[in-house]
Amino acid sequence: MLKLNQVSKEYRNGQVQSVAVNNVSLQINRGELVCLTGKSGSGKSTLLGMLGLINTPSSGEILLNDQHISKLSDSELANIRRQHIGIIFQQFNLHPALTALENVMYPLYLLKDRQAKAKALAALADVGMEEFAERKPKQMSGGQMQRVSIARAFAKKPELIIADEPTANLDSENTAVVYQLLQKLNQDKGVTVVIATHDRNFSSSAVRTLDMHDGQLIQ
Ligand SMILES: Nc1ncnc2c1ncn2[C@@H]1O[C@H](COP(=O)(O)OP(=O)(O)OP(=O)(O)O)[C@@H](O)[C@H]1O
Repeated sequence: MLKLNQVSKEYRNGQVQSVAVNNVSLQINRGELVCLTGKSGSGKSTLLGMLGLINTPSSGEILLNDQHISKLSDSELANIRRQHIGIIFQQFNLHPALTALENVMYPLYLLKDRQAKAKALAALADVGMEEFAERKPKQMSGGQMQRVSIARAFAKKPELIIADEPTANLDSENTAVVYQLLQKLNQDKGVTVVIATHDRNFSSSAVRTLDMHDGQLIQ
């Protein structure tokens, strides 16, 4: 589904140039559950951003379903992200003024989906949060917010979910719940899931672990 050929990403701050991802080649197959591990600063978020078509590489090529993404315009890329990619953030990134239900409906609303409400309610039920539909983020715990953000990422039935340190702000109990939910989405619904995590407990039970060091994958 996703193929990276010799992909690098460099950042330049004034005169200083740093290589965050260095010549990575990688294939992610449909239905895989992939864990990206590595020390802070090793390049996980940058690589994840490129897999989610948020960052563009400085060099190399990325193919999504055999399509070269460098040939697509920004609006075509945005359309692909909107329809096919769900993103889960470390800080949840729920809109504070919207209820849980409205937050989950929002991506469906952008897709002009007429069944946005029914689909959002179903997604909230999938993560055990239907009773919290009318709550705003500040009325929920971190674990509850992350469950809502998983529902938001999943409600549109994306092909790919990427999660950047989704449990970094959670205790061990909620960490386990979040991992179970992501595994369930992968196993029961066939969504391809790529997670950046420091948590080696989860990485060992995942189907495939990729270790990063200094911008490169350690084989
Ligand atoms: N926007 C940016 N501008 C300049 N340098 C950046 C930028 N984003 C990341 N970097 C640098 O790229 C390298 C990789 O960063 P990245 O965030 O991808 O690592 P990470 O493994 O996800 O780290 P963490 O686990 O701490 O989130 C780091 O050296 C970082 O300082």
